[in-house]
Amino acid sequence: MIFSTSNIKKSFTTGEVSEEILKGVDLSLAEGEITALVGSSGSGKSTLLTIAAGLQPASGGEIQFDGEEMSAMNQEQIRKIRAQSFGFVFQSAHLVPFLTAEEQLLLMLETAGSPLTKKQRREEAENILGWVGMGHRKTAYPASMSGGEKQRIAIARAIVHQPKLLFADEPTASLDSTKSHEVMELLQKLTKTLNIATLMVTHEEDMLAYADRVITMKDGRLA
Ligand SMILES: Nc1ncnc2c1ncn2[C@@H]1O[C@H](COP(=O)(O)OP(=O)(O)OP(=O)(O)O)[C@@H](O)[C@H]1O
Repeated sequence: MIFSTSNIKKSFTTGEVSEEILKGVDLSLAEGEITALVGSSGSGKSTLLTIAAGLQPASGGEIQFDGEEMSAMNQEQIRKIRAQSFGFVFQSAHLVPFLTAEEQLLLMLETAGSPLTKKQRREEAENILGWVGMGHRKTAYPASMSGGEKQRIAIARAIVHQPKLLFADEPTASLDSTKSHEVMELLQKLTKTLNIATLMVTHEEDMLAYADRVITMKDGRLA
């Protein structure tokens, strides 16, 4: 397993009341697999995803990534891993409005500290845009794209630096059924071809057909 958590706990304190949201979660993710995380609203899915992605600390437990103890790292080490080895897709694409499709990808390569030359980066961006079926729209701005196209660019941007883990939080929630299936087919293809470990939170039952594993969260625990 490229990624695993052991006994992850998370409590939030509001005023004098402390509530335990995650009550000891063991989650493992395998390369080339989509793991879907489902469960009722408030069960702790987003909290688990953001802790796994190093976006907020756990209150207890351990996180292992690629043979390293992530839970023992400082903020700067975690930031570096996140930039270089993790990719993110959200419900809405969050594209930068004043950048073209190609520039969105180039910015990500820069942020990830890509070792590629400028020319290689452009080639890589073009290559990935082709993969997601957006090669013909490389000079397009987000304002001229449909919702499905924007999400394709967001996915291209999430994987252009060849991450090992991909976190997808409700990636199809803003799309109609046809577009949702297209986006899931794309995520499945990329997960397999690039051997990425993908963790996806979803509320949509239809999308579970694309998952290799479905894990249900209930009251802060994995069922
Ligand atoms: N920063 C925070 N401070 C206090 N409580 C929080 C915080 N973040 C999350 N919670 C609480 O933790 C619980 C779980 O939230 P979380 O967003 O993880 O659930 P979820 O399963 O993703 O829900 P949904 O499906 O509605 O997105 C909720 O009761 C929420 O109010």
